[in-house]
Amino acid sequence: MTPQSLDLVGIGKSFDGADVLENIDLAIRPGEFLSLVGASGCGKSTLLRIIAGLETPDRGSVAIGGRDVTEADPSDRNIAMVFQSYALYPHMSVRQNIATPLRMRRLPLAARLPVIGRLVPGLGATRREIASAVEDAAEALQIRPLLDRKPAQLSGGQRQRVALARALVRAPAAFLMDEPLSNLDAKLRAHMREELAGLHRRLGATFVYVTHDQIEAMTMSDRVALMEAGRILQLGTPAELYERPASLSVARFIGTPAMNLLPVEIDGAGRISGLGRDLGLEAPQGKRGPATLGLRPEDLRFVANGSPARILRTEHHGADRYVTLEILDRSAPTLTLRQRADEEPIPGADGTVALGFHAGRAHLFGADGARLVLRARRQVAA
Ligand SMILES: Nc1ncnc2c1ncn2[C@@H]1O[C@H](COP(=O)(O)OP(=O)(O)OP(=O)(O)O)[C@@H](O)[C@H]1O
Repeated sequence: MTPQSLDLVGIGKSFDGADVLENIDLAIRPGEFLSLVGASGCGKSTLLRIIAGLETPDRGSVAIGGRDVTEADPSDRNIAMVFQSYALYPHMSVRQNIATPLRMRRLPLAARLPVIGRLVPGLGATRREIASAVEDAAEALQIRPLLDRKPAQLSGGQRQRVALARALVRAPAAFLMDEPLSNLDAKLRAHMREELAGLHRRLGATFVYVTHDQIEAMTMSDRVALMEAGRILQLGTPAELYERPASLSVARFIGTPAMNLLPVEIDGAGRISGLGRDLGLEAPQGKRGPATLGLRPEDLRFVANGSPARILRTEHHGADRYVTLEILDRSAPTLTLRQRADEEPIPGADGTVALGFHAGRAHLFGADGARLVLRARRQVAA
Protein backbone atom coordinates (compact mmCIF):
# COMPACT_ATOMS: atom_id res chain seq x y z
CA MET A 1 0.00 0.00 0.00
CA THR A 2 1.54 3.30 -1.08
CA PRO A 3 0.45 6.15 1.17
CA GLN A 4 -1.25 8.94 -0.73
CA SER A 5 -1.40 12.71 -0.31
CA LEU A 6 -4.75 14.45 0.15
CA ASP A 7 -5.05 17.99 -1.17
CA LEU A 8 -7.93 20.31 -0.43
CA VAL A 9 -7.99 23.64 -2.22
CA GLY A 10 -10.48 26.43 -1.56
CA ILE A 11 -13.16 24.17 -0.11
CA GLY A 12 -16.42 25.95 0.70
CA LYS A 13 -19.71 24.46 1.82
CA SER A 14 -22.99 25.87 3.10
CA PHE A 15 -26.13 24.20 4.35
CA ASP A 16 -29.40 26.10 4.04
CA GLY A 17 -27.57 29.36 3.35
CA ALA A 18 -25.27 29.05 6.38
CA ASP A 19 -21.53 28.74 5.67
CA VAL A 20 -20.18 25.60 7.31
CA LEU A 21 -16.76 25.59 5.61
CA GLU A 22 -15.06 28.71 4.28
CA ASN A 23 -12.22 28.51 1.83
CA ILE A 24 -10.30 25.60 3.39
CA ASP A 25 -6.83 24.87 2.01
CA LEU A 26 -5.17 21.80 3.46
CA ALA A 27 -2.31 19.69 2.07
CA ILE A 28 -2.04 16.36 3.87
CA ARG A 29 1.23 14.57 3.22
CA PRO A 30 1.49 10.91 2.22
CA GLY A 31 1.72 8.78 5.37
CA GLU A 32 0.85 11.63 7.68
CA PHE A 33 -1.40 11.32 10.75
CA LEU A 34 -3.39 14.55 10.64
CA SER A 35 -6.14 15.41 13.10
CA LEU A 36 -8.98 17.84 12.52
CA VAL A 37 -9.90 19.11 15.94
CA GLY A 38 -12.41 21.69 17.12
CA ALA A 39 -15.57 22.27 19.08
CA SER A 40 -18.85 20.66 18.09
CA GLY A 41 -20.28 22.16 14.91
CA CYS A 42 -17.02 23.69 13.59
CA GLY A 43 -17.30 21.67 10.37
CA LYS A 44 -14.70 18.95 10.85
CA SER A 45 -17.03 16.04 10.03
CA THR A 46 -18.29 17.85 6.94
CA LEU A 47 -14.70 18.32 5.77
CA LEU A 48 -13.95 14.63 6.31
CA ARG A 49 -17.13 13.66 4.45
CA ILE A 50 -16.04 15.88 1.56
CA ILE A 51 -12.70 14.03 1.39
CA ALA A 52 -14.59 10.73 1.42
CA GLY A 53 -16.99 11.90 -1.29
CA LEU A 54 -20.04 11.53 0.97
CA GLU A 55 -20.63 15.27 0.65
CA THR A 56 -20.02 17.54 -2.36
CA PRO A 57 -18.29 20.88 -1.80
CA ASP A 58 -19.94 24.02 -3.21
CA ARG A 59 -16.52 25.38 -4.11
CA GLY A 60 -12.98 24.04 -4.32
CA SER A 61 -11.31 20.76 -5.20
CA VAL A 62 -10.18 17.50 -3.61
CA ALA A 63 -7.23 15.49 -4.92
CA ILE A 64 -6.04 12.10 -3.70
CA GLY A 65 -2.51 11.14 -4.68
CA GLY A 66 -2.50 14.06 -7.12
CA ARG A 67 -5.67 12.88 -8.90
CA ASP A 68 -8.64 15.28 -8.84
CA VAL A 69 -11.56 13.36 -7.29
CA THR A 70 -13.89 16.29 -6.61
CA GLU A 71 -16.56 14.72 -8.82
CA ALA A 72 -15.70 11.07 -8.12
CA ASP A 73 -18.01 8.68 -6.27
CA PRO A 74 -16.91 7.53 -2.80
CA SER A 75 -16.32 4.04 -4.19
CA ASP A 76 -13.86 5.42 -6.76
CA ARG A 77 -11.67 7.13 -4.18
CA ASN A 78 -10.21 4.02 -2.53
CA ILE A 79 -10.57 5.55 0.89
CA ALA A 80 -11.60 3.80 4.10
CA MET A 81 -13.91 5.57 6.52
CA VAL A 82 -14.16 4.42 10.16
CA PHE A 83 -16.99 5.84 12.25
CA GLN A 84 -17.70 5.83 15.97
CA SER A 85 -20.48 3.28 15.48
CA TYR A 86 -18.65 0.28 14.16
CA ALA A 87 -21.58 -1.05 12.10
CA LEU A 88 -20.39 -4.65 12.17
CA TYR A 89 -22.75 -7.28 10.80
CA PRO A 90 -24.04 -9.04 13.96
CA HIS A 91 -24.84 -12.38 12.31
CA MET A 92 -21.37 -12.73 10.77
CA SER A 93 -18.17 -13.90 12.43
CA VAL A 94 -15.27 -11.47 12.80
CA ARG A 95 -13.58 -13.26 9.88
CA GLN A 96 -16.61 -12.76 7.63
CA ASN A 97 -17.00 -9.15 8.73
CA ILE A 98 -13.42 -8.36 7.76
CA ALA A 99 -13.72 -10.26 4.47
CA THR A 100 -16.93 -8.51 3.38
CA PRO A 101 -15.40 -5.52 1.53
CA LEU A 102 -13.12 -7.84 -0.47
CA ARG A 103 -15.90 -10.33 -1.20
CA MET A 104 -18.07 -7.47 -2.45
CA ARG A 105 -15.32 -6.22 -4.69
CA ARG A 106 -13.78 -9.41 -5.96
CA LEU A 107 -16.43 -12.11 -6.04
CA PRO A 108 -19.37 -12.18 -8.46
CA LEU A 109 -22.83 -11.93 -6.92
CA ALA A 110 -23.60 -15.69 -7.07
CA ALA A 111 -20.35 -16.54 -5.31
CA ARG A 112 -21.27 -14.26 -2.41
CA LEU A 113 -24.50 -16.12 -1.65
CA PRO A 114 -24.45 -18.57 1.25
CA VAL A 115 -24.49 -22.28 0.27
CA ILE A 116 -24.82 -21.63 -3.50
CA GLY A 117 -21.68 -19.46 -3.37
CA ARG A 118 -19.53 -22.42 -2.43
CA LEU A 119 -20.61 -24.23 -5.58
CA VAL A 120 -19.49 -21.45 -7.94
CA PRO A 121 -16.37 -22.92 -9.61
CA GLY A 122 -13.07 -21.34 -10.53
CA LEU A 123 -12.74 -18.88 -7.66
CA GLY A 124 -10.44 -20.87 -5.41
CA ALA A 125 -7.48 -18.53 -5.93
CA THR A 126 -9.55 -15.42 -5.23
CA ARG A 127 -10.98 -17.00 -2.07
CA ARG A 128 -7.50 -17.92 -0.87
CA GLU A 129 -6.29 -14.35 -1.50
CA ILE A 130 -9.20 -12.96 0.48
CA ALA A 131 -8.56 -15.39 3.37
CA SER A 132 -4.91 -14.42 3.44
CA ALA A 133 -5.70 -10.66 3.36
CA VAL A 134 -8.10 -11.20 6.29
CA GLU A 135 -5.37 -13.02 8.24
CA ASP A 136 -2.91 -10.18 7.56
CA ALA A 137 -5.37 -7.50 8.68
CA ALA A 138 -6.23 -9.52 11.80
CA GLU A 139 -2.52 -9.88 12.53
CA ALA A 140 -1.95 -6.12 12.18
CA LEU A 141 -4.76 -5.42 14.64
CA GLN A 142 -3.82 -8.36 16.90
CA ILE A 143 -7.25 -9.97 16.74
CA ARG A 144 -6.43 -13.35 15.22
CA PRO A 145 -7.73 -15.26 18.27
CA LEU A 146 -11.10 -13.52 17.81
CA LEU A 147 -11.67 -14.39 14.15
CA ASP A 148 -14.39 -16.96 14.79
CA ARG A 149 -16.38 -14.94 17.31
CA LYS A 150 -19.49 -12.90 16.61
CA PRO A 151 -19.47 -9.13 17.34
CA ALA A 152 -21.72 -9.62 20.40
CA GLN A 153 -18.94 -11.68 22.00
CA LEU A 154 -16.43 -8.81 21.77
CA SER A 155 -15.61 -5.83 23.97
CA GLY A 156 -15.98 -2.28 22.64
CA GLY A 157 -12.26 -2.00 21.95
CA GLN A 158 -12.19 -5.35 20.16
CA ARG A 159 -15.14 -4.31 17.97
CA GLN A 160 -13.30 -1.11 17.13
CA ARG A 161 -10.29 -3.16 16.08
CA VAL A 162 -12.46 -5.38 13.87
CA ALA A 163 -13.88 -2.27 12.22
CA LEU A 164 -10.33 -1.06 11.60
CA ALA A 165 -9.29 -4.44 10.21
CA ARG A 166 -12.27 -4.34 7.85
CA ALA A 167 -11.07 -0.93 6.63
CA LEU A 168 -7.46 -2.10 6.41
CA VAL A 169 -8.19 -5.19 4.33
CA ARG A 170 -9.04 -3.02 1.32
CA ALA A 171 -5.56 -1.47 1.30
CA PRO A 172 -7.03 2.03 0.99
CA ALA A 173 -5.13 5.13 -0.14
CA ALA A 174 -6.01 6.76 3.19
CA PHE A 175 -7.99 6.13 6.37
CA LEU A 176 -10.57 8.67 7.45
CA MET A 177 -11.78 8.36 11.02
CA ASP A 178 -14.62 10.28 12.59
CA GLU A 179 -14.42 10.16 16.40
CA PRO A 180 -13.79 6.41 16.31
CA LEU A 181 -13.07 6.18 20.04
CA SER A 182 -15.88 8.27 21.46
CA ASN A 183 -18.02 5.28 22.48
CA LEU A 184 -15.26 3.77 24.60
CA ASP A 185 -14.62 4.37 28.29
CA ALA A 186 -11.71 6.61 29.31
CA LYS A 187 -9.22 3.83 30.02
CA LEU A 188 -9.92 1.95 26.82
CA ARG A 189 -9.78 5.19 24.87
CA ALA A 190 -6.29 5.86 26.18
CA HIS A 191 -5.28 2.32 25.24
CA MET A 192 -6.78 2.60 21.75
CA ARG A 193 -4.96 5.90 21.22
CA GLU A 194 -1.70 4.01 21.63
CA GLU A 195 -2.95 1.25 19.36
CA LEU A 196 -3.97 3.63 16.62
CA ALA A 197 -0.67 5.48 16.79
CA GLY A 198 1.12 2.09 16.66
CA LEU A 199 -1.01 0.94 13.74
CA HIS A 200 -0.22 4.15 11.89
CA ARG A 201 3.51 3.61 12.42
CA ARG A 202 3.30 0.01 11.22
CA LEU A 203 1.20 0.78 8.13
CA GLY A 204 2.74 4.11 7.22
CA ALA A 205 -0.67 4.99 5.72
CA THR A 206 -2.25 8.44 5.55
CA PHE A 207 -4.65 8.92 8.49
CA VAL A 208 -7.12 11.79 8.84
CA TYR A 209 -8.70 11.78 12.26
CA VAL A 210 -11.63 13.90 13.43
CA THR A 211 -12.06 14.59 17.12
CA HIS A 212 -13.28 17.28 19.48
CA ASP A 213 -10.82 15.95 22.07
CA GLN A 214 -7.59 17.96 21.92
CA ILE A 215 -5.73 15.37 24.01
CA GLU A 216 -6.52 12.70 21.44
CA ALA A 217 -5.35 14.99 18.64
CA MET A 218 -2.21 16.12 20.45
CA THR A 219 -1.08 12.62 21.50
CA MET A 220 -1.45 10.80 18.18
CA SER A 221 -0.92 13.25 15.36
CA ASP A 222 2.01 14.37 13.28
CA ARG A 223 0.08 17.59 12.66
CA VAL A 224 -3.13 19.07 13.99
CA ALA A 225 -5.53 21.40 12.14
CA LEU A 226 -7.51 23.32 14.73
CA MET A 227 -10.86 24.44 13.33
CA GLU A 228 -13.36 27.04 14.46
CA ALA A 229 -16.54 28.11 12.67
CA GLY A 230 -15.60 26.55 9.33
CA ARG A 231 -12.01 27.80 9.20
CA ILE A 232 -8.62 26.38 10.08
CA LEU A 233 -7.24 28.58 12.85
CA GLN A 234 -3.83 26.93 12.96
CA LEU A 235 -2.12 23.98 11.32
CA GLY A 236 1.02 22.65 12.95
CA THR A 237 2.67 19.96 15.01
CA PRO A 238 1.24 19.38 18.49
CA ALA A 239 4.32 21.11 19.95
CA GLU A 240 3.84 24.18 17.71
CA LEU A 241 0.20 24.54 18.71
CA TYR A 242 1.08 24.19 22.37
CA GLU A 243 4.18 26.35 22.45
CA ARG A 244 3.26 29.00 19.87
CA PRO A 245 -0.52 29.29 19.64
CA ALA A 246 -1.23 31.72 16.79
CA SER A 247 -4.24 33.25 18.50
CA LEU A 248 -6.17 33.50 21.71
CA SER A 249 -8.71 30.95 20.39
CA VAL A 250 -5.97 28.36 19.84
CA ALA A 251 -4.46 29.14 23.24
CA ARG A 252 -7.84 28.59 24.89
CA PHE A 253 -8.49 25.30 23.12
CA ILE A 254 -5.12 23.55 23.46
CA GLY A 255 -3.80 22.44 26.86
CA THR A 256 -5.19 20.80 29.99
CA PRO A 257 -5.62 22.51 32.37
CA ALA A 258 -6.25 25.47 30.10
CA MET A 259 -3.83 28.37 29.72
CA ASN A 260 -4.33 31.14 32.29
CA LEU A 261 -5.39 34.37 30.60
CA LEU A 262 -4.81 37.71 32.31
CA PRO A 263 -6.00 41.11 31.12
CA VAL A 264 -2.97 43.40 30.77
CA GLU A 265 -2.24 46.87 29.40
CA ILE A 266 0.56 47.87 27.02
CA ASP A 267 1.77 51.46 27.54
CA GLY A 268 3.24 53.83 24.91
CA ALA A 269 6.76 52.46 25.51
CA GLY A 270 5.64 48.83 25.08
CA ARG A 271 5.78 48.05 28.79
CA ILE A 272 3.19 45.58 29.96
CA SER A 273 1.39 45.98 33.25
CA GLY A 274 -1.06 43.69 34.91
CA LEU A 275 -1.99 42.61 38.41
CA GLY A 276 -1.42 46.26 39.33
CA ARG A 277 2.27 46.30 38.49
CA ASP A 278 4.87 46.43 35.73
CA LEU A 279 5.34 42.77 34.77
CA GLY A 280 8.84 43.16 33.35
CA LEU A 281 7.66 42.28 29.84
CA GLU A 282 7.77 44.24 26.61
CA ALA A 283 5.46 44.21 23.61
CA PRO A 284 6.59 44.97 20.03
CA GLN A 285 6.92 48.64 19.10
CA GLY A 286 3.76 50.44 18.21
CA LYS A 287 1.45 48.06 20.04
CA ARG A 288 -0.42 49.68 22.86
CA GLY A 289 -3.69 49.30 24.70
CA PRO A 290 -5.45 46.32 26.22
CA ALA A 291 -4.03 42.85 25.59
CA THR A 292 -4.08 39.37 27.11
CA LEU A 293 -1.18 37.62 28.77
CA GLY A 294 -1.23 33.82 28.54
CA LEU A 295 0.50 31.68 31.14
CA ARG A 296 0.50 27.89 31.01
CA PRO A 297 -0.20 26.35 34.43
CA GLU A 298 3.28 24.77 34.50
CA ASP A 299 4.86 28.22 33.96
CA LEU A 300 3.35 29.67 37.14
CA ARG A 301 5.45 29.18 40.25
CA PHE A 302 5.73 30.04 43.90
CA VAL A 303 8.48 32.65 44.42
CA ALA A 304 9.83 34.70 47.29
CA ASN A 305 8.56 38.17 46.30
CA GLY A 306 5.70 37.46 43.99
CA SER A 307 2.11 38.65 43.79
CA PRO A 308 0.29 37.71 47.00
CA ALA A 309 -2.27 35.01 46.33
CA ARG A 310 -4.49 32.61 48.21
CA ILE A 311 -4.89 28.91 47.50
CA LEU A 312 -8.50 28.01 46.82
CA ARG A 313 -8.11 24.33 45.97
CA THR A 314 -5.51 21.64 45.35
CA GLU A 315 -6.19 18.69 43.08
CA HIS A 316 -3.96 15.64 43.03
CA HIS A 317 -3.33 14.02 39.65
CA GLY A 318 -0.75 11.36 40.40
CA ALA A 319 2.59 12.83 39.35
CA ASP A 320 1.14 16.36 39.13
CA ARG A 321 -0.77 18.68 41.40
CA TYR A 322 -3.09 21.44 40.13
CA VAL A 323 -3.42 24.40 42.47
CA THR A 324 -6.21 26.93 41.96
CA LEU A 325 -5.26 30.39 43.20
CA GLU A 326 -6.79 33.77 43.65
CA ILE A 327 -4.63 36.89 43.42
CA LEU A 328 -5.31 39.04 46.50
CA ASP A 329 -6.71 42.56 46.07
CA ARG A 330 -6.76 42.43 42.29
CA SER A 331 -9.48 41.87 39.77
CA ALA A 332 -7.68 38.95 38.09
CA PRO A 333 -9.42 35.69 37.23
CA THR A 334 -8.53 32.65 39.31
CA LEU A 335 -5.34 31.00 38.12
CA THR A 336 -4.27 27.38 37.87
CA LEU A 337 -0.72 26.40 38.72
CA ARG A 338 0.63 22.99 37.87
CA GLN A 339 3.34 21.53 40.02
CA ARG A 340 5.05 18.17 40.13
CA ALA A 341 3.86 16.31 43.19
CA ASP A 342 7.48 15.85 44.30
CA GLU A 343 8.29 19.57 44.13
CA GLU A 344 8.57 21.37 47.43
CA PRO A 345 5.21 21.47 49.15
CA ILE A 346 2.98 24.47 48.82
CA PRO A 347 3.37 26.83 51.74
CA GLY A 348 0.52 26.91 54.25
CA ALA A 349 -2.58 25.12 52.91
CA ASP A 350 -4.92 28.05 53.53
CA GLY A 351 -2.39 30.83 53.94
CA THR A 352 -1.08 33.38 51.51
CA VAL A 353 1.49 32.48 48.89
CA ALA A 354 3.60 34.60 46.56
CA LEU A 355 3.15 33.89 42.89
CA GLY A 356 5.46 34.44 39.94
CA PHE A 357 5.73 33.13 36.40
CA HIS A 358 8.32 32.03 33.89
CA ALA A 359 8.53 35.22 31.84
CA GLY A 360 10.37 33.63 28.91
CA ARG A 361 7.44 31.29 28.35
CA ALA A 362 4.60 33.81 28.59
CA HIS A 363 2.33 34.42 25.59
CA LEU A 364 0.90 37.76 24.51
CA PHE A 365 -2.22 38.34 22.43
CA GLY A 366 -3.39 41.69 21.09
CA ALA A 367 -6.91 43.08 21.36
CA ASP A 368 -7.79 41.28 18.08
CA GLY A 369 -6.63 37.95 19.56
CA ALA A 370 -3.54 37.59 17.32
CA ARG A 371 -0.27 36.46 18.88
CA LEU A 372 2.28 39.21 19.56
CA VAL A 373 6.00 38.82 20.08
CA LEU A 374 6.92 39.20 23.72
CA ARG A 375 10.26 40.19 25.25
CA ALA A 376 11.05 39.46 28.87
CA ARG A 377 13.31 41.86 30.78
CA ARG A 378 13.96 39.20 33.41
CA GLN A 379 13.57 35.41 33.67
CA VAL A 380 10.99 35.11 36.39
CA ALA A 381 8.39 37.82 36.73
CA ALA A 382 6.11 38.33 39.66
N1 LIG B 1 -26.68 17.64 6.07
C1 LIG B 1 -26.73 18.78 6.77
N2 LIG B 1 -27.73 19.65 6.62
C2 LIG B 1 -27.76 20.84 7.29
N3 LIG B 1 -26.81 21.23 8.17
C3 LIG B 1 -25.78 20.38 8.38
C4 LIG B 1 -25.68 19.13 7.70
N4 LIG B 1 -24.52 18.53 8.11
C5 LIG B 1 -23.96 19.37 9.00
N5 LIG B 1 -24.69 20.47 9.16
C6 LIG B 1 -24.35 21.61 10.02
O1 LIG B 1 -23.06 22.03 9.68
C7 LIG B 1 -22.32 22.41 10.84
C8 LIG B 1 -21.04 21.61 10.91
O2 LIG B 1 -21.36 20.26 11.13
P1 LIG B 1 -20.23 19.13 11.31
O3 LIG B 1 -20.92 17.85 11.56
O4 LIG B 1 -19.29 19.21 10.19
O5 LIG B 1 -19.52 19.65 12.62
P2 LIG B 1 -18.50 18.91 13.58
O6 LIG B 1 -17.42 19.89 13.84
O7 LIG B 1 -18.10 17.61 13.02
O8 LIG B 1 -19.37 18.72 14.88
P3 LIG B 1 -19.51 17.44 15.85
O9 LIG B 1 -18.24 17.35 16.63
O10 LIG B 1 -20.68 17.84 16.71
O11 LIG B 1 -19.78 16.26 14.98
C9 LIG B 1 -23.24 22.20 12.01
O12 LIG B 1 -23.82 23.43 12.35
C10 LIG B 1 -24.28 21.25 11.48
O13 LIG B 1 -25.52 21.43 12.13
